[in-house]
Amino acid sequence: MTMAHSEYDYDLFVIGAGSGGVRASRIAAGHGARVAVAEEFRIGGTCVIRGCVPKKLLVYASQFADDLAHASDYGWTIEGARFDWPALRDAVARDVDRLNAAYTRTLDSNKVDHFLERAEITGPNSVRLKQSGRTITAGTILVATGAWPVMPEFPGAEHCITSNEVFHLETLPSRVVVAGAGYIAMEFAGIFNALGCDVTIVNRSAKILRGYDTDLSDRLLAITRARGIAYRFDASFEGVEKQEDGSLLVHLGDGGEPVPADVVLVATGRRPNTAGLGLETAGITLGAHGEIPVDSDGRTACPTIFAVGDVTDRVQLTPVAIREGHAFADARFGGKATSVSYDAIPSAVFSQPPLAAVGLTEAEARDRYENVRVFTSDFRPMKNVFSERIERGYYKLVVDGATDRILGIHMIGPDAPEILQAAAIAVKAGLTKADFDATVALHPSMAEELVLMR
Ligand SMILES: Cc1cc2nc3c(=O)[nH]c(=O)nc-3n(C[C@H](O)[C@H](O)[C@H](O)COP(=O)(O)OP(=O)(O)OC[C@H]3O[C@@H](n4cnc5c(N)ncnc54)[C@H](O)[C@@H]3O)c2cc1C
Ligand SMILES: NC(=O)c1ccc[n+]([C@@H]2O[C@H](COP(=O)([O-])OP(=O)(O)OC[C@H]3O[C@@H](n4cnc5c(N)ncnc54)[C@H](O)[C@@H]3O)[C@@H](O)[C@H]2O)c1
Repeated sequence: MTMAHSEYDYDLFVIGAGSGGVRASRIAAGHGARVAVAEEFRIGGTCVIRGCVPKKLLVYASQFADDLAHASDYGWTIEGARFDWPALRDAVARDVDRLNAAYTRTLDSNKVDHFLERAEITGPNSVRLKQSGRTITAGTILVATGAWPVMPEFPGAEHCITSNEVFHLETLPSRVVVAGAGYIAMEFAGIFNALGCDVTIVNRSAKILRGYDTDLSDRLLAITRARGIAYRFDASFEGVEKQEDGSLLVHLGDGGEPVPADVVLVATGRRPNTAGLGLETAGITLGAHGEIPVDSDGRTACPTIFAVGDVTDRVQLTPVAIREGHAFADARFGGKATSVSYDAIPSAVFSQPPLAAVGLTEAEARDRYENVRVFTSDFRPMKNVFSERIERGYYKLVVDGATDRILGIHMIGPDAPEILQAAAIAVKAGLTKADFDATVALHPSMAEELVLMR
């Protein structure tokens, strides 16, 4: 490419300082491009400000409840244990502030100018900053505006919250209704359940975590039910009514009783953030879900405008947005053609217990391969042996019978995400079941099950 067109204010203007935008800005600046980024909320984006990071801190916090409950099995007496939601909430908010400052420093130290306001596209090489009204030109524009929670339409939707608000609750609710049964729903249901709230998950189908291997989602369903999460399946939201005492009553279309709640968290998916972005001024037509269609280099229908991350609605995960941003900057400003591989992307749901997977599910493999072999391990994690908890872990290896190659690994149980990240290397590298069998177990661990399945 295309370096420094001096007739433009910048070589690259990035809209959105989240996972993809910050990485692309920093790498492009490192290649010598003059870069600016606009951010309408807080530098860091969804993952850092109201996604992965604060969510994971809440997961850690809520897991203490479980550890405390089982500490006596290991000889501990814990008296006076108490949980303080505002203390946790404020600690999480402080960490978000710290990360927000760190991301801002990263932009500064890489000489990336940043504008803390909304930007909209006004043509193939120009954007307008909404508050200041300033127009800025750039040789290349990168749209990295992420996604936004979908709020379905039903009466009383204004009484509900999304994951954007859930980190700021004034008090810990005693009753929580969660709409949806995807990542966000299952993670927050687990957090609130562990913190002692009554949790009801309402889903329009009878399936949780679609996309994951059914044996894993079935196991999670059984365990979370045993832990006290209630499910209302095949149920639509008919309306949410505010009661005189300020609490809520959730009416469902399944013919059952309405559910009382203090908080209703809607987690029914996230839609690309493209509303009012001015893409039409550059000849870009949105896809069916409001996403920006791009080719494998992130290029849109307009040759000077690129897009990465959730706004393209490919894989809504932070490491993917980061890779796409990095590859874009290397290719466009570093002269290094790089493409992102979407094979074998590991993912996890930080439910309690967590699950994690990489590669093909058993059903996907059976669709694509003639001879599929499946190995499973259904075991009681050692940590649970003293306690009355009968929760079992479950691992599955999906193998191509013709080549012995591992096509997928699926795990539910304590630390599954930590174990799976390492195992994903084997799937990406195309290792075989024989390679797993040849590896000596590390004992005693849960991970050893991976090399002991016969
Ligand atoms: C509750 C929750 C938990 C999650 N947990 C995980 C997890 O555990 N692991 C994982 O991998 N992923 C997780 N995700 C998904 C992850 O956060 C996203 O995939 C990732 O942030 C996408 O990065 P991005 O760069 O595409 O967009 P974002 O990080 O969303 O950044 C986009 C930025 O653009 C800004 N913006 C939008 N429009 C404009 C405009 N017109 N002008 C200026 N700025 C604008 C936004 O304010 C935002 O800061 C989670 C998401 C949520 C909501
Ligand atoms: N651990 C992680 O990596 C992680 C965590 C959170 C979010 N994320 C990312 O964020 C994205 C969004 O998460 P999410 O949980 O909002 O979406 P999701 O797509 O995972 O789940 C959406 C859920 O809402 C239900 N639903 C959809 N429309 C509905 C409607 N109108 N009425 C009732 N139910 C409806 C679906 O059946 C599904 O259960 C995920 O796809 C994921 O990529 C990742």
